[in-house]
Amino acid sequence: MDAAGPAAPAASRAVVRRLTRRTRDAEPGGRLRTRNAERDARAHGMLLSMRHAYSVDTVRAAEAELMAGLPEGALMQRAAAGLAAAVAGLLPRVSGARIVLLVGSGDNGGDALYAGARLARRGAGVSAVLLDPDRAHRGGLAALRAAGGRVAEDPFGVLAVADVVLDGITGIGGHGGLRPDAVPLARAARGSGAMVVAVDLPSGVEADTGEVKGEAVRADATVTFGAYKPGLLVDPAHQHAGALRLVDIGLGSRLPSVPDLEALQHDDVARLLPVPAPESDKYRRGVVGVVAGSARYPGAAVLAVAGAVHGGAGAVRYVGPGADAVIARFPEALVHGWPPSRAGRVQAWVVGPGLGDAPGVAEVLESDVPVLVDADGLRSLDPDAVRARSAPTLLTPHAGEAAALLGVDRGQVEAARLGSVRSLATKYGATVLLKGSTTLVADADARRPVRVNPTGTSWLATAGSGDVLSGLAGSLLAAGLEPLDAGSVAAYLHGLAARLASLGAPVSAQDVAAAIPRAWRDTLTP
Ligand SMILES: NC(=O)C1=CN([C@@H]2O[C@H](COP(=O)(O)OP(=O)(O)OC[C@H]3O[C@@H](n4cnc5c(N)ncnc54)[C@H](OP(=O)(O)O)[C@@H]3O)[C@@H](O)[C@H]2O)[C@@H](O)CC1
Ligand SMILES: [K+]
Repeated sequence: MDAAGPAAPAASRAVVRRLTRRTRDAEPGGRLRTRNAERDARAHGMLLSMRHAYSVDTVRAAEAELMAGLPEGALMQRAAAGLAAAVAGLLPRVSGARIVLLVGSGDNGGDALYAGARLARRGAGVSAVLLDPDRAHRGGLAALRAAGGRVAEDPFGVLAVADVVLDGITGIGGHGGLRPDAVPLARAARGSGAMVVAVDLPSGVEADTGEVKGEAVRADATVTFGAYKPGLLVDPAHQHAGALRLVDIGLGSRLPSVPDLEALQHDDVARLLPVPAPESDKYRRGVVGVVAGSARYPGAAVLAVAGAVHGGAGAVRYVGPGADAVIARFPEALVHGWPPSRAGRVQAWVVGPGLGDAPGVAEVLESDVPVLVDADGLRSLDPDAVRARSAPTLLTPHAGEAAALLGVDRGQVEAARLGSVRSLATKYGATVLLKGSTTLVADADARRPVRVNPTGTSWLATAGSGDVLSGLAGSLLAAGLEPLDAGSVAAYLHGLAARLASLGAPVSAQDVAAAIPRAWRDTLTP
């Protein structure tokens, strides 16, 4: 998880670091995971550290079930207590801090008001900006007033000098971007230099899909209740959320075991990595075949092989016009003349990176082993040819390629990444890895949760990094991982490798490939 999200102004980064020290559980490096995160995970019955996200309907159903056995308002009090504690942890001192609440007309505003009341009782100066005074949560407002808080008469004046702004405009009940009356307030909060903490969700984002249909609050941190919502983990909404903190309100046992979205963490990846047994030889570890590169793009062959060599298969066969370049860089690769069918047995194929118009895709798709199709291989890919396969297929498009396959604009895919990856998986009957700032992997079986990769970094937006990813994922397929695991483990290692190689500076695709072993080791380190 990005510690502060891209929106955090420099002034608030130190404060964000304070929150994230206690909250991040997806941080590459593993050692930054904290007891809090592990407690959150256990409270939710998660597989040690898998991060799960649930749709609004599921969260509401679980809340209703839980509320039925509790006194009225108990859940809101739990939420408010967790929120107030998180905010208090951000401040050097609560007493004297200037806190502004942006209060919408629903229970999200109620959470903000009750949290504000708790902070006011500890000596903070708390002002509430009511978007719709007649509909503001009555109990919350009374509690705030009783604690010494007040309703702001000059909203922009109090925002200008705030230390912290709590965004309680909308939570899971909001739809369609901020309404016009909320937009100037959200902008003033962002521009004030105050720390912006979103209550449950940044107001204006779509909780279920991660879409942002208009303006939305840009938060430095989001304190969410009961369960992560998909929008907190998927771009573009994820970019609005900042650092994430999950507050346990007792929902764990009421949530279904299968979430809508999940994010692997270090321990999950460690369990999935193919580690050779003592009796393994290179063939038992799996052989991956790579059909990539062309006279125009010979580098793609080298980079795909670089990813494959580090991906856990016992051997890499290369077929294509880049054989000389591949051998020069990777003497351990086995190079073969055309066609792929004469290259010898492989356990999985990677086809497409830098292939140009060269043939090969159709032939590889006819094989009876798992096939990863990337880049040029995706052009005009026939859904029937993929659906007819006897073995699994993994497609790895970026947004532009996904748009072409779906017959829509690239912008539509980027705005609705979750829907797009699911549509593609359904259309092709294949597992689909949609590359991007939050890479998603949807299984061919639509009942399985989509996986979102938590290790991505914008340094990965560099030429050739996709070729490395395809080789890496193909190698994991050959080593025996099923496509959903191969794609999500590859994305995790790839992002982690980029972070380890980068340490804040630009990286090349070669650097990323070279850092895969470090990422692998890091993942295995307890
Ligand atoms: N359920 C529980 O047990 C618990 C719930 N909890 C909390 O409750 C939250 C859900 O509360 P909720 O259902 O009242 O909805 P909420 O998010 O406040 O928004 C609805 C209001 O916003 C308005 N509105 C809509 N769109 C808008 C827009 N674009 N821009 C501006 N306004 C917009 C809409 O107006 P209307 O459409 O009616 O005119 C309506 O009044 C949840 O996220 C969590 O924080 C916690 O306390 C834990 C226990
Ligand atoms: K909110």
